[in-house]
Amino acid sequence: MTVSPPLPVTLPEKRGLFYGGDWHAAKSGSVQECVSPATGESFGSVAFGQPEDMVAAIEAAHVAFPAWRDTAPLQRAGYLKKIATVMRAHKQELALVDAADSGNPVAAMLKDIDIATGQLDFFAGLVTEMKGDSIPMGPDAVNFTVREPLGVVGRIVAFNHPLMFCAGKMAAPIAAGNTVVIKPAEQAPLSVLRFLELVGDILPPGVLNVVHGGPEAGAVLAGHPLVAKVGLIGSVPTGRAVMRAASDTVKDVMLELGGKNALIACADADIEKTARGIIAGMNFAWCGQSCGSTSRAFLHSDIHDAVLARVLELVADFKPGNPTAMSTTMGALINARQKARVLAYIDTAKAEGARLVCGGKAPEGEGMSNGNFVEPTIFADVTPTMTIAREEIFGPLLAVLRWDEEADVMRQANAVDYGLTCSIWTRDLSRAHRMARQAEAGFVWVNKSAAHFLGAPFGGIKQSGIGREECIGEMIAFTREKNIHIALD
Ligand SMILES: NC(=O)c1ccc[n+]([C@@H]2O[C@H](COP(=O)([O-])OP(=O)(O)OC[C@H]3O[C@@H](n4cnc5c(N)ncnc54)[C@H](O)[C@@H]3O)[C@@H](O)[C@H]2O)c1
Repeated sequence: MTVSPPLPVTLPEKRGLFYGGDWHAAKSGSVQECVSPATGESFGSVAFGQPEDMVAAIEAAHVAFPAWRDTAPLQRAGYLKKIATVMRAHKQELALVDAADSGNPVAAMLKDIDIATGQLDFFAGLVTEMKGDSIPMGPDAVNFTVREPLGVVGRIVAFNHPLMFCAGKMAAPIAAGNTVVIKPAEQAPLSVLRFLELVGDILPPGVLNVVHGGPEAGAVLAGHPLVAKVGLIGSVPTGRAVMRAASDTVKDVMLELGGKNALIACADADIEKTARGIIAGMNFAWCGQSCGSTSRAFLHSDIHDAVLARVLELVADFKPGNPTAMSTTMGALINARQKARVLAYIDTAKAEGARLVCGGKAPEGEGMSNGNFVEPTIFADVTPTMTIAREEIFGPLLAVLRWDEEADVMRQANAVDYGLTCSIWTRDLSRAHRMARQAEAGFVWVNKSAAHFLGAPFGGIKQSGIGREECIGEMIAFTREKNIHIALD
């Protein structure tokens, strides 16, 4: 394959916190340096919000709320569509900043822009679906419900899709008439800043506010009395912390948390399609850093060797490289800590007796030494009690397990506290339905993996979260129902 050169990146000039329609330095003067996960080069520093900055942003969102709530729904939709249009016009530029700062390949980040703009348009199209009901009361009264926005909504997001999570997750609450404060992930803030340079003045001041910062700033957002609801995309421990902080003011939460997802291939599954599904399900392009990654592949004994052999051929397409080159198929992990964590899991897997069949180390060669690169790694002969079969690694590490009895594999697949996704491969329709029903997961694919479908509810059960996103339910979840009873004379 021809390797293309890295493309030039337009970094944002504005490096502040964005709230109340304006840019601000952190009140304490706090800044954070941004470093390329792939090359180690510095991209300069950005303002790093502290609790007092978060409070100022929440107050700005609170001030802006009444006017935004009273803006006609179709007018609100118009603003969101305009943001999507500007994003599309700057698609490659935005994807390149995202790639440089997050380490994910630019080809994948281009798709992230498509997903985010799709979500903006989708929720813009749903504004008139914020409907109530009427309840029959006989001739002497009219009784009906209306749906109202909640007020200020906080959204705290993870680092793996920095811009997609910022632009996509503001759409539903803003469409519903809420004002929003976003706390992006501290690891990769630059694409969001460039996005705000481009679209920050489209919405009225205070409707969209973004405070870059760490867990302390996030904790303020979760606990503040002026925030009506908080959504988190993050890990299970952070989900627990956000729920605890939200409980002080009895606020609702929406939690999209981690996963240790199972892919189950039955004896009758198509070998080629299953192997491709396993590769797609691992999201190797962004180093497996995806909540939905099917990082446990349960292969039936009858097809185990054939599927694994094909997976090992296909995985060769993923070679770590500079994320800003269009030909790069796999990027770098977000930081050195995450790289060390993945390498430690590889050591643990070896020590516990798993058989390394691919990768297993940081790659060597030109351009590799300063980046957080790890080869796509696959272990076979993994058993359900091994650490890599139980813990979310959030890295390019696939555990392959063997099975014979359907009841056993379902029990093993369900034997984790997570319950986000599950992918089942079979040509038997009855078996597919049976296994899909038994899977303890909020999102189940049959003969498919990895894909999300706008309109189809995505979210977890068990400790993978609360709430459903990417569907009308996400917007409705940012509204509340009010009943009005009118007695007629
Ligand atoms: N279910 C999903 O849709 C989804 C999508 C992407 C990532 N994730 C999950 O996210 C995790 C990886 O991301 P991460 O390592 O950045 O997660 P993380 O939980 O460490 O951080 C996520 C966000 O929460 C903030 N945060 C951390 N502690 C906080 C606290 N006490 N109060 C408020 N905010 C706090 C962080 O600053 C960050 O913005 C994985 O577990 C992954 O599965 C889930």
